[in-house]
Amino acid sequence: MLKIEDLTIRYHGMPALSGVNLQVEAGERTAFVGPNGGGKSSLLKAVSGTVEEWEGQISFEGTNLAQVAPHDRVEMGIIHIPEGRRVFSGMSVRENLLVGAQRRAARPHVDQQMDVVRELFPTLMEMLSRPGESLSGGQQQMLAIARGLMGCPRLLMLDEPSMGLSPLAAETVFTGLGRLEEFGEVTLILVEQRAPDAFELCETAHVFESGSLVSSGRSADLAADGRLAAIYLGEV
Ligand SMILES: Nc1ncnc2c1ncn2[C@@H]1O[C@H](COP(=O)(O)OP(=O)(O)OP(=O)(O)O)[C@@H](O)[C@H]1O
Repeated sequence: MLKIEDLTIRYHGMPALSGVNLQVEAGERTAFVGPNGGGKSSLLKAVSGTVEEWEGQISFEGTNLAQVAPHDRVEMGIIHIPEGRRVFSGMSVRENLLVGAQRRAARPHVDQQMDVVRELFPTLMEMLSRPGESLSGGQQQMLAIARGLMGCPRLLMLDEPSMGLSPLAAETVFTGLGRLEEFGEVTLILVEQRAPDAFELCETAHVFESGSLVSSGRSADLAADGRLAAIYLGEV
């Protein structure tokens, strides 16, 4: 579904990520792990079209994304939930959800996707008329994910959903994500500092360090590799 070839991303001429090659298959759940500054978020931004300086090739379902504008990537089903949640604070929970359903292919499925959200994050449904800003951090993260799901994503990219959450709130978020496949095929890329949680949710993973992709494979194999664990658990 997603093919990245020899991708280099720069900010003001300085490389943040260099020479990355990887593929994500349809229906796959894959984790990007590794220490801060490794380039994981930048890679997600390159796929959604929100970095300016990059070279290499990114294709989605056979289409080269080089000339595809960010909003057209959304129309193709590429949904990016950035770090920091970015809930629309002055809008109600319901309005936030409806914003997520603006993708043309999603508009006929609003009721169906509301049912998915109800199943995964029932507490959100009890607060539909509350302003986004009144929600706790965990509730805002659920809302950010739910807003993404309202767009019927083909590729869902989640950047650090557990960041700043209590262990209980993070568990609620991961439990919801773990049930996603009950509602149809979604391809998932999860950037996550909590590698054990990411490995539990995702069957494959890629380890990034200092702007390079250092290893890729089955999560179980990466989890068992002590040398890699030292990298992604921040022990080097
Ligand atoms: N907008 C920006 N301008 C300049 N440098 C940036 C910008 N965004 C990221 N960088 C730099 O690019 C490198 C990779 O950052 P990136 O956020 O992609 O890494 P990451 O693995 O996602 O880490 P984090 O968990 O901290 O987000 C870092 O050195 C970072 O300082």
